[in-house]
Amino acid sequence: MLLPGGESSDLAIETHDLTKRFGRQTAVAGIDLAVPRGSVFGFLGPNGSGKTTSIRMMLGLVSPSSGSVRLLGEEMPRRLSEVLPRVGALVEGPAFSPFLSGAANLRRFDSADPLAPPRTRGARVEAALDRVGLGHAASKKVQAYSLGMKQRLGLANTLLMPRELLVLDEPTNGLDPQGTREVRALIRSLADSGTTVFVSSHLLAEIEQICTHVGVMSAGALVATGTLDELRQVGAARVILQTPDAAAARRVLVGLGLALLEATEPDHVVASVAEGVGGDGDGLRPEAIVAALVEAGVRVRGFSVEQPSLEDRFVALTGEGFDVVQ
Ligand SMILES: Nc1ncnc2c1ncn2[C@@H]1O[C@H](COP(=O)(O)OP(=O)(O)OP(=O)(O)O)[C@@H](O)[C@H]1O
Repeated sequence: MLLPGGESSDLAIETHDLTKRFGRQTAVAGIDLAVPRGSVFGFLGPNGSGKTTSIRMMLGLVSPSSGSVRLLGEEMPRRLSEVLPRVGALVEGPAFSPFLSGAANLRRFDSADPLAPPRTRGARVEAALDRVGLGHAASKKVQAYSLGMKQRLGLANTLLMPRELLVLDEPTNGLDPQGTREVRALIRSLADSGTTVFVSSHLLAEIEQICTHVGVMSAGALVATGTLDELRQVGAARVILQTPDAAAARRVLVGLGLALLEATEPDHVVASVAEGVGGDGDGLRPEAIVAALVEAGVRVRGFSVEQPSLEDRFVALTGEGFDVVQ
């Protein structure tokens, strides 16, 4: 479906050249994001790479220095009041009153929503608390909540009403492993019910486990974006060959266009190939490499192809390691 502006409405979030400068610092440098409806989109990047600033611009919490945002097909911030009721957002934790219980806090937020029917408020609050595993702490004052419980209360707040899009900034921050697993399961179940989820994280493992799509931020720029599978396929695979004829093997591999890498064993030859090894596409197939070696009289004792891991890929893109343990 095409909107009047000619934009496709199958994107839940769309940004063009979105930029934010703070004084002389560029926090977000012209990002073009396309978040398909129905996706779980992981917005991955090290701390300080510009994720929160991007999210704040998307939600109209801070104005861009330049560029544009469309949320659920609507131009932001011009259509803010129409769009925001369809979006649940968890950004830097909502301002809960510490002296009220979790349930009372949610009732307050719910009563501020003009679309939320007052008659069903109690049931709505109870269901949202149950969904994030806080049913037992509903009547406890928020000042007695742990950081993880406050984070879950923030999530419950986004779930009070059905939403087409959820925007979650580091939703597992402060959660213990059990809480983290529960939030992941919750995100999956929301996605199964058709909600688009945009979730930021600095944890690769988190994104890998729950997301269908990913955008990688580094120093304010969007350095890669696509489905998880697309990102996995990009990058140089390594061919590892064991042979007593290393010199001849090197000549064959170079002749096939592979780049030689340092090998740790004397009878090993290691080379990288930009794309296509191991795939069924037009790229160089492993059997073609082995055939060329054999034809040249190289005795092949061992042969393997290693695809780069997603972690290798992200480290190459951002120049930083990610915390992959969770
Ligand atoms: N209000 C502000 N004034 C000045 N600089 C800011 C402001 N907000 C963010 N920045 C800077 O912009 C850069 C990007 O910050 P941002 O919070 O968007 O990154 P992030 O990827 O969300 O990281 P984190 O996970 O640590 O919040 C940082 O260098 C930060 O110091």
